[in-house]
Amino acid sequence: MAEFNNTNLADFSGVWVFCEQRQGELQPTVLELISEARKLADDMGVEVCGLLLGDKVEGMAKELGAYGADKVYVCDDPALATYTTDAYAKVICDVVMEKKPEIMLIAATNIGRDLGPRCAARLHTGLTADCTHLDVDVEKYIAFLKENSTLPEAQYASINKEDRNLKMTRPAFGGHLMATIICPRFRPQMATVRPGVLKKGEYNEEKANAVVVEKLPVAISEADIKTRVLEVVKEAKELVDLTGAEVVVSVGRGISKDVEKGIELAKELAAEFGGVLGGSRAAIDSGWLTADHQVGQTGKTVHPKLYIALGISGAIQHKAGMQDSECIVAVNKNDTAPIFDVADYGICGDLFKVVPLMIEAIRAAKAGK
Ligand SMILES: Cc1cc2nc3c(=O)[nH]c(=O)nc-3n(C[C@H](O)[C@H](O)[C@H](O)COP(=O)(O)OP(=O)(O)OC[C@H]3O[C@@H](n4cnc5c(N)ncnc54)[C@H](O)[C@@H]3O)c2cc1C
Repeated sequence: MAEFNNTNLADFSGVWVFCEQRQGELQPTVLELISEARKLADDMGVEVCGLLLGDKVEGMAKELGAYGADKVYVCDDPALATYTTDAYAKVICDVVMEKKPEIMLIAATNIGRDLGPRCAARLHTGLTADCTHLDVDVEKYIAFLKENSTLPEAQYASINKEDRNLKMTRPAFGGHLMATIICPRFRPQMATVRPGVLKKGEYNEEKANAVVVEKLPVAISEADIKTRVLEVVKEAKELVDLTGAEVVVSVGRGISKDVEKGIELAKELAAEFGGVLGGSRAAIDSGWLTADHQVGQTGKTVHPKLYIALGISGAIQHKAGMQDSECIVAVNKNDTAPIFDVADYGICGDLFKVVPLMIEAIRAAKAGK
């Protein structure tokens, strides 16, 4: 492996996003990352670059541009058609060593969680896994710029890069506190980010047309890849799309006295809004719903237009996955349940009595009564 000095922070520039695609389909969470990278890069006055690996994937660059990428590096090779840890880690590390980005963001998907730590270890840098918030520490940097405003711009922009660390925030100690972590001595600063926590920006056709695409040579041989993908078997079961839903109705342990009825009521209520069914971890651990329904720190992060929590106490780990919803309605028979702290509308009562009344009222409203 080539010599790579990543302690000279001034050599590194730009916010990069690993643009995960599977079978030629860009993962939706990548657009959330590109949108966030744009904000960070604007604060720092640098470029946003997408790093796209695959076979004949160049066509995706336009969409990345539309959400904020200035440039997309494309590594096209049949050996990259399907993800393998060896091939992807090698190609990414080669490119990073050559181009030296300051920040590298990867979605915390199954692939991202595999790839991120492998690259970070090879590049001898730090990685904060499963982040829920990102920020750049620009205060000290801006103060420095003001004090040194007589310096030529190019000079001061590189001098003080050690004072603009990426602040990577993630839940710690079972979600009881949020830890903000920095990587002050090595570059790139790497983070994997939970899908669904960052908001995708607006599509911009002008930016889509302006994106610069640079194809990079791929130096990969069979000897570099120790595994071979024989077949890709897609999950046949239909999973609930919690992150994309506009309305989520979730059930918790509060349905325990009649689980079947509780789920039926929640589904009926969700159907009135064209929404989907979610659940607390208690509902999943009890085997009432499958794991793809779980909302929260170890489940999905959702921010629908409407989130209805039925018989959910509002533990910190549950709130971590839903408190950014636009409107929260909670039904709980205990008026001190913490879910009411984040609810816009709280109904204190037995969900088995309240939900049928809600459904009736919605139907009456729809019928114009
Ligand atoms: C590391 C870690 C990660 C975790 N990740 C997650 C996660 O991703 N998602 C998650 O949800 N949890 C998670 N948890 C678990 C979390 O701490 C709580 O245990 C869980 O959220 C509780 O689920 P619940 O609110 O359904 O159950 P409970 O806390 O038991 O609450 C049930 C609620 O129902 C109400 N109720 C009972 N009967 C009725 C009725 N008939 N009508 C109306 N209300 C009624 C009760 O008043 C009560 O408030 C995690 C925990 C840890 C330690």
